[in-house]
Amino acid sequence: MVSDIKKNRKQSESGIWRSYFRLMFKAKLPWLWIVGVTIVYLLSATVSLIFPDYASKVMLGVLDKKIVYGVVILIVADVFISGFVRFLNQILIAKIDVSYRSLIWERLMKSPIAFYDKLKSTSMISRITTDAATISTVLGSLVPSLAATIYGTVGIVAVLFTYEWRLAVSVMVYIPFFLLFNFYYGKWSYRTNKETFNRLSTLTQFLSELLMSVPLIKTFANETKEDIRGQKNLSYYYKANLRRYIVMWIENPINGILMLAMDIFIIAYGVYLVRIEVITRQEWVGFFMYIGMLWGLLTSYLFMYIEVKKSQGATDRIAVLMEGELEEYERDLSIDKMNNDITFKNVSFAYGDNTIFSDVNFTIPKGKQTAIVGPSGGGKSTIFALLQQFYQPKTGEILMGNTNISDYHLQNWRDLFAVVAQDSPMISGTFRENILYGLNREVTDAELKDAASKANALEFIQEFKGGFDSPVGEAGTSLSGGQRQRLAIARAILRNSDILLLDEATASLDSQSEKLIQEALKTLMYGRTTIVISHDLSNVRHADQVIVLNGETVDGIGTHKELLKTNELYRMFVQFHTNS
Ligand SMILES: Nc1ncnc2c1ncn2[C@@H]1O[C@H](COP(=O)(O)OP(=O)(O)OP(=O)(O)O)[C@@H](O)[C@H]1O
Repeated sequence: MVSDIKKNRKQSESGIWRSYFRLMFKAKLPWLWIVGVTIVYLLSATVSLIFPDYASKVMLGVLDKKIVYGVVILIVADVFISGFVRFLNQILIAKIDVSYRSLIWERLMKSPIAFYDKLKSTSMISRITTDAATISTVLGSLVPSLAATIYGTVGIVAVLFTYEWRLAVSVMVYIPFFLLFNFYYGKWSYRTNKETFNRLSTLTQFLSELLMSVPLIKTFANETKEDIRGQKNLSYYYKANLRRYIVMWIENPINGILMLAMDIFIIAYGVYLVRIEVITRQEWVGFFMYIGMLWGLLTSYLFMYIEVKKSQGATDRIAVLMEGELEEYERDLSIDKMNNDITFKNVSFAYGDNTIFSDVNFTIPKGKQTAIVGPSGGGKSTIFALLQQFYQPKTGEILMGNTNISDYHLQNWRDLFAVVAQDSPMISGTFRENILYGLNREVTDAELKDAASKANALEFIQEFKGGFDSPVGEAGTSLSGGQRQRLAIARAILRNSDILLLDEATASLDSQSEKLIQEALKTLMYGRTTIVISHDLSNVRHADQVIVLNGETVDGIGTHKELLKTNELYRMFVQFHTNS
């Protein structure tokens, strides 16, 4: 068990480098900038490398002009170059950041709906915001500063050997211990950081769910229970944070003691070498200054290691996003009209392990009205999803005429449909923007007004001061369900698509509005292929054909009259809805 946990941890920790390399080549990174910033970093490291040699001479009273000017020039150059390098680095990070965000954005837009079924929207938001920022900061600073740190370390070690090889060797012997401690410390620190991050993300998720469920909590007077749940999550986060601070604190004294021990040894040995005149005082001061720089560089390896480890969660999450399959839009056949009947031929479908249909066969005739009825959860909306190719059948085919619908250009195909659903989605714009959403043509004010009027939406839109240009609130939240539905109908009228999908389209309306909208829908449905999901008998009775779904199969197909005679399930449906 313990060995399994260790194995998994090892695998996940080694995965980080793979994820990093993959991510580096997935986004269009500004390589020229990376090279440019690295060169300036190396220049800055070179100035730092030369400085102790000059400074040690000045400190020991060597005041000849060349040396003094040299020190002044190096100090000025260091100030300017290190300031410049920070500035360039920020620009580089911003460039990397934007290229990752746009890559993630593109992936999110082109990922199939099945991808979203597995993800929570809060975690997707954090992918674009915090995860992208974490990766770009680490990548943007890591590549140039790692190059400069390696260059600086090699340079210092070389200089130390030119001063006094015995001193240099004693330092080299010490370095592995220092690195080993810091390597294990880095891993430890990573784990505590990860725990804190996980606790924080649980807390954030809990909070966002809580905010969305306030009416539910209030209705069931569940405030106390939710408060206790929140306090518990807060306390987990607090404890994880406390552990993280303790681990962070431990690093300082231990590394401090390690460095102090080394400094004491070097001072004692150095003083001894000066005494027996193996090295000069100036060499000794220079040597000591270089050692100080070396510790600084070794600490920055630790810092970089911790930063990379800290970003592992973000890297893994983005890597998963990059690996998912995208929807394939460009396909061989283009289409702008429904040119034949649509047939479900031996179609089976499952959401993961949850089988919804097995071996289903039916035809949706062109230009006719089809109603789908069946028990709740029987798969009616799933048929709409399959028709629009949000999902692909597990087996079997969906054909238009003899052509598999998956051969058609995906955007062309989806343009054939207009959907009005019970919970019609809105965007956070104006009425105008919502009605025109997804339309690729110019629409005149008169046309817009006419569509709104046919959808029985004009009256309530005009009650707003700004008319069509009034905002609908965040995602239409300030509208009633019925108002949202009427906007969706206006949208469908303007879209004028060949196939109309109505998913409980009149379910949120009062009887007065429903009557008016039924009229509007009738005009909209006329001569158009329409598929209706409805519990309302009046929407089903007049359909050219009714498909009765029952669990995993089609229980019956026919007209209302035929099914009343032949199908028990349909008779029950009619009976239930006549009595209710
Ligand atoms: N995205 C999804 N991921 C996993 N399971 C899903 C998903 N969408 C629907 N399901 C499941 O598939 C089954 C069929 O759902 P569907 O919405 O197609 O039924 P329905 O007949 O339209 O139901 P209702 O009449 O209640 O709207 C249900 O058990 C549902 O829980």
